[in-house]
Order: sequence, then structure tokens, then C-alpha cells
Amino acid sequence: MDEFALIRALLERLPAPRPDVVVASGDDAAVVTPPRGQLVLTTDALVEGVHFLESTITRHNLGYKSLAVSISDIAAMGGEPLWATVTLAVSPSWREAELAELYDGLAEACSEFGCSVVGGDVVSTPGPFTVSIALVGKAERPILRSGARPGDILFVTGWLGGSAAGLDVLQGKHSASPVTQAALARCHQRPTPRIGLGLAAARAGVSALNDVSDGLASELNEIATASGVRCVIAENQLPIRPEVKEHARFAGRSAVDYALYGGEDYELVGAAPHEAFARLLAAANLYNVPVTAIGRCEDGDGVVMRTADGLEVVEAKGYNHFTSR
Ligand SMILES: Nc1ncnc2c1ncn2[C@@H]1O[C@H](COP(=O)(O)OP(=O)(O)OP(=O)(O)O)[C@@H](O)[C@H]1O
Ligand SMILES: Cc1ncc(C[n+]2csc(CCOP(=O)(O)O)c2C)c(N)n1
Ligand SMILES: [Mg+2]
Ligand SMILES: [Mg+2]
Ligand SMILES: [Mg+2]
Repeated sequence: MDEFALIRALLERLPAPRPDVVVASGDDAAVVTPPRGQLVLTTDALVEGVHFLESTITRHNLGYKSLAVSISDIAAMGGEPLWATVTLAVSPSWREAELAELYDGLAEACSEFGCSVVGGDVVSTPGPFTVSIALVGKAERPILRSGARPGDILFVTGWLGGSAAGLDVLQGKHSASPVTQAALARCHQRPTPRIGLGLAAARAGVSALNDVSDGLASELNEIATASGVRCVIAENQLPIRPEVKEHARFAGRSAVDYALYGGEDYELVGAAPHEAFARLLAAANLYNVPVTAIGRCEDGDGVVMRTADGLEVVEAKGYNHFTSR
């Protein structure tokens, strides 16, 4: 592979940039026109062997997911994505055609979510393949993790547990039916960042927001710590994906564990005063994605869950890069 021919071939896969991009790839840096409001910046890396294996994701879906997870962080700020840079550390085991497939997935996510790749870097590595994406977005009223107050309602968008159960399926741990397996694999490979609901949350006056990358337990603990509140959730209110319950029965695991500790669902979890929550629910009708109340914020600290047996402490023990393996 020639570095410069590779870059040209990859750029051909991308859609035309947004109108606010003055100079995209091709010069020393990109040039963009700043929007009104505030800018939000995020970056995340996906590493072969840690975030994916050849058996757990296609090249196309890896491109899609690597942008989707960064968009999810912008959504969790109540913002919308604008411009991305993409860094590839390519190991010798990868061929140009596989990188082109990855770029097709990236291009699909750019078109679907309205953002542009404006630059990047390609380097060789003796180590595992790595894709790292930096993303700039805009937010008129950024929603922090620290704004939750006692009395606020805790809520989560969409469905939980699908990604971790999907990873089980993709690693050969079978679940009930082929239809269930396909649905769970899709959750793992193609998460949908909740941009519309994040914007609706900002307009509604939601007080705190986070996205579910490491697991609901971890994200709620981050809100509790940043806001100085106690999060009290109810086990029987968690919106666990029905296919996860089916898979969990076959796997002999608890469906609630997938929801609390599995991670990579890229749903939004937040807190809102009653009136703001009512406004969010009304707006959510537009998006065909449920918004579910899962508990309340109280005075105190930490996260607890009401179960049939009483209150259980929910530790911050989701995915952790330095303790999970
Ligand atoms: N190497 C670093 N240098 C500076 N800040 C960092 C670094 N790594 C993480 N952070 C910051 O720490 C905070 C928490 O990072 P973390 O990666 O846990 O959040 P996240 O991206 O929402 O979660 P996830 O990576 O699980 O999706 C973020 O504000 C992030 O920008
Ligand atoms: C092969 C394989 N093994 C395990 C996992 C699970 N996993 C990896 S990183 C992570 C948290 C999110 O990443 P980050 O915190 O870096 O944003 C999770 C849940 C996977 N996806 N693939
Ligand atoms: Mg991160
Ligand atoms: Mg996040
Ligand atoms: Mg993480």
C-alpha cells in the first residue's frame, strides 16, 4: 500500500462535505466556519482485540460504529455533530479493500447523522489496528453530568443490554432464535446515537445527561458523583430489550446484569425536574424511541436499586479498561 494513494482512495468513499466546511482533507489542516452557540469536542479510539475482533464486526460496521460512538458523546451533551477527523493506525494484516469497506461504513454514518470527515491521519503500526475519531459538535445549551438535583426523575432512552448480549452471540454463545441473534448482533455492531433526543433534552431543560458506553451502573454513578446526589432506580422499570431477556435465559445469566454492566448501548441516561421530563416525553413521540423513567434523585450519594428483595447498592463496575480484563 502507498500512503498517499491509500488516502486518495479512502477520500473518494466519503460524501461531499457540509456547506460550513471551507477546506476539507488535502491541506495541512481543515478550515471550517464556526456556528452560533458553543462548540463541544470529543475523541474516542477503537482498538482491535479490545473493542472488536474480526469475528465480532464487519469492516463496514466498524467504520459506522467508530463514528456513532463519538456522535453519542456529542448527543450526551445535548449537541449535534459537525466535523470529524479520523486517525487510522494500520497493521500489516489489513488490506486496502478492507479499509475502503471501513470508509463506506464511515460514509454511511456521515450521511445518516449529518456530519463530515474533514481530515485525518494514516500511520502504520506493528500493533493492533486502531481507529481514533475526534469530533466537533455544537450545543446551544450543553447538558452536563453535574446538574442533577434531589427530586429529579432519572430516565433512559431506548433499550438496554442489547450490545453486550449481541457480543455474546457474535462470540458463539448462542441464544434462542436466529431472529433474536440477528437483532442482538445489530445492537452491538450498529448503535444508534440519540442526537434528536439529546437536542430535545436540551430544549426541555433536562438537568443532567450521559451516554451508556461502559454500562448504566457506571454512567449513573458518574451522574451521582458529579451532581452530588443519590440515584435510586427500580429494577422492574429498566427498559431491557426483550431479546436480551430471551438470550439471558439461554445463557443462564441475569438480563439485569446485561443492562447494568454490559455497556456499549449508546443510549442516553439523564435526570430531569418533573416539568422538563414531561416536555421531553412529549417531544420523544416524534422519534419513535421510548424514554423511560427508571427512578429518582435523592439527597445523598451513590446508586441503589429497588428489587423484590429490597434496596441493593449498584457499584460503578461496568467496563473499565484497566480492570475489566
Ligand atoms: N487522555 C486524556 N487526556 C485528557 N482527558 C481525558 C483523557 N482521557 C479521558 N479524558 C477525559 O475524561 C473524561 C471521561 O472520559 P471517558 O472516556 O470515560 O468518557 P466517555 O468518552 O464519555 O466514555 P467512553 O470512553 O466510555 O465512551 C472525558 O471528559 C474525557 O475527555
Ligand atoms: C472483542 C470485544 N470484547 C469486549 C468488548 C466490550 N467492550 C470493549 S470496550 C467497552 C466499553 C466502551 O469502550 P470505551 O470505554 O473505550 O469507549 C466494552 C463494553 C467488545 N466490544 N469487543
Ligand atoms: Mg471516552
Ligand atoms: Mg460518554
Ligand atoms: Mg469507557
